[in-house]
Amino acid sequence: MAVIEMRNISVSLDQKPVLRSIDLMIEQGDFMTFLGPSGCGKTTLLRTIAGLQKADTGTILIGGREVANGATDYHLEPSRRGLSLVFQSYALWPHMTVFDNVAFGLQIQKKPKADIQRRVHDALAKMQIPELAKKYPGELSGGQQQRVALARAIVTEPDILLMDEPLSNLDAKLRVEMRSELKRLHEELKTTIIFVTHDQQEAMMLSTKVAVLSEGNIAQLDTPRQLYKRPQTLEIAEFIFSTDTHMNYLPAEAAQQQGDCGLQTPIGFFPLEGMNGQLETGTELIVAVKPEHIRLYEAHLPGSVPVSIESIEQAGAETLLHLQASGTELVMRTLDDPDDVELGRTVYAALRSDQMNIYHKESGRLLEKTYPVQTYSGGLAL
Ligand SMILES: Nc1ncnc2c1ncn2[C@@H]1O[C@H](COP(=O)(O)OP(=O)(O)OP(=O)(O)O)[C@@H](O)[C@H]1O
Repeated sequence: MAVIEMRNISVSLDQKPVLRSIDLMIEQGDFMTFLGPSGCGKTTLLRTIAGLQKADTGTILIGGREVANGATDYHLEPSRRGLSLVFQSYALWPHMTVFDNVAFGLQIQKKPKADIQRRVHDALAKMQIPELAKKYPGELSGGQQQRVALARAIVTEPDILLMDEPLSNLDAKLRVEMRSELKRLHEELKTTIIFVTHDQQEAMMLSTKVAVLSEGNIAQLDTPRQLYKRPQTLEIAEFIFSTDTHMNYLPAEAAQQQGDCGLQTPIGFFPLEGMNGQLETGTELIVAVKPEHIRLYEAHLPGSVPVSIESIEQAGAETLLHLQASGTELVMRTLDDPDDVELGRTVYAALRSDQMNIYHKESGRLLEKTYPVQTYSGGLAL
């Protein structure tokens, strides 16, 4: 059974639709991330689950119990929904020690003192900050405050933890550290986590499922792996890969060559098996090829295209090669040692057609199937 069930949830703010008829199931133990550009409705969706925002239409069930119903105007108050929240601003009480900040929720629940002592120490230990118990928030770094906020959120052992950009105030190094902490915490506690971020990498690394939001709709709900492999629209692909400026997008047309159906692109023709009759000749398409799905060979192979190597970019362990193919620039990524690469030399590039994503140019939608023809094999040129 889903722990959270949302049906037909709509919210307007200042008469502007912000969430449009959202249906979403969140299962026990999910790490569900709401991902999308600024203003797409992520925070509003989280706030609606928490009960900080009323839904205009639809129902929300948490653990099988109705907590919101737009039709009957029923709205269970946030504190009675059995959720724990962590927001971007950690809102620790400055006049209280770390211990008291973390203990607060348990004190409200009137737990026995010894129980509170044990649970606060456990929570601080889980966040690896037991030594901070007697400090005040003003004496802590941003990262330490963030850990205290998380300790406060987990100390009541909530079934469901909601987090809105909880890592956004941290510097790059701490952010990466806290991501690992969060992942560990999720694995250890098996809590259902709902997480808001606009950071693709963060979403990919942490989540079991990602809901990509676009203008108040869920554009795609998938595992991180599937989202990476098969973004369902060009818009989603462009968002998911917006920080990877090396994604290759090639204009293409459905075409026939010597009886074969395929893709006519500026760098050549790619036959696609099984495409017969699926697409009208001349249909305009966009082909997305990931830089890791291009390989180079010394000699021409069927389906490979001649390219010259224009420049080399060393990016840590991986190398990016900028290639020129009949006036089109392609970028490829390799882990191979670039020392032997000769600039300006002509080699042959093979694109993994079974990994290409082909989109209708007009609708931006991914074609249902891509059609493996040849995957590369044989010796690498590098
Ligand atoms: N209280 C409000 N009154 C009116 N409009 C609002 C209010 N809160 C949010 N909005 C609008 O609703 C839309 C969605 O906002 P929301 O904060 O949910 O987006 P978001 O995806 O979380 O964005 P961000 O990543 O920038 O926080 C935005 O266009 C925003 O301007």
